[in-house]
Amino acid sequence: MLEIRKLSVTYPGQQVLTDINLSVGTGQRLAILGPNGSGKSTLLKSLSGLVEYRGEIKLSNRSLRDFKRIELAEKVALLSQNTSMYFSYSVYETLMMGLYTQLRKSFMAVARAKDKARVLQVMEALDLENIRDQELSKLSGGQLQRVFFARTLLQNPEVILLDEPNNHLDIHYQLEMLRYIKEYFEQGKTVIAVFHDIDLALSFSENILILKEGKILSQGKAKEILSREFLKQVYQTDVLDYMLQKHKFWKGLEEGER
Ligand SMILES: Nc1ncnc2c1ncn2[C@@H]1O[C@H](COP(=O)(O)OP(=O)(O)OP(=O)(O)O)[C@@H](O)[C@H]1O
Repeated sequence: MLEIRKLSVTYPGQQVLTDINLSVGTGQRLAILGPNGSGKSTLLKSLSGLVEYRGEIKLSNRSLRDFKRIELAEKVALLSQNTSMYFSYSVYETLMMGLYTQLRKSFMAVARAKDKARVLQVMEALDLENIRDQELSKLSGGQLQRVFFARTLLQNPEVILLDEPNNHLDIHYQLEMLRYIKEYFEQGKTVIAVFHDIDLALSFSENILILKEGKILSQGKAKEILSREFLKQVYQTDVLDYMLQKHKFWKGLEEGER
C-alpha cells in the first residue's frame, strides 16, 4: 500500500504540488492525467524519492524517508523522460544494470544463468535482440523507450512508476506495452502511469486521477468522474467533440467507406 498525505513540493520560486492525498493499494493500477505543467512528473519523482517534499509518503506503512537509497530502488522503479545518462552503454549492458538490485540480493556478485535468461527473455519480448550490442546514443526514440521499459521490468520492483510510457512508440508497441503492464498487474505490482492520451489511459486503468495546477482536481473511476464539462475544464478544449470526430473516421473505415 502506497499512502500519500498532504504532499507538497516547491521548486525555487514555485509551488508545484499542494496538499496531495492519495492511497494506492498493492496490485492496483492508477492513471494520472492533466494538462502540461500540472505536476504529474513531479508527483512520480517524489514517489521515487527524487525530489524534496513536505508531508508524508508511506510504502507498506514505512516512511519513504526511512528507506536507504538502494533499498528504495529495490521497491520503486521510475521510467522517466530523462534518460540521457546511460547513452554510452549498449542495450545489453543497460538491461543487465536493471538486474543490479536483484543481483545484490544473491550471494554471488555476478549474473547467474537464470538472470541472464531473464534479460534474454525480456529482450525477445520487446524486440531488442537485434540491437543488443548497439550503443544507446545510436537508437531511435522508440527503441530507447523500449530499452528503458525493459530495464524497469527487470528491476522487478513492488511499485512501477511510468512517465508517459507510450512516448515515441508506434501503435504496435503501445499496445504491447499495455499488455506487458497488465501482466505486471496480475503479478500484484502497483503501477502508476502518467498519460497524455486519454484513450490509452482508459485502456490502462479505470482508476484515474486528474491533476491541475498542482492539485488533485478529481480522483476515482473514469466512468464516474469524466464528463464533457469536466474535460473542458481540465483541458480548456472540447475533448468530447474531438473524440467524436475521430470516431467518425474509424466508423467510416469499418463500414467500408474506404
Ligand atoms: N527541476 C525543476 N526545477 C524547477 N522547476 C521545475 C523543475 N521540474 C519541473 N519544474 C516546473 O514544475 C512544474 C510542473 O512540472 P512537471 O514536469 O511536474 O509537470 P507535468 O504535469 O509532468 O508536465 P508535462 O505534461 O508538460 O510533462 C512546471 O511549471 C515546471 O516548469
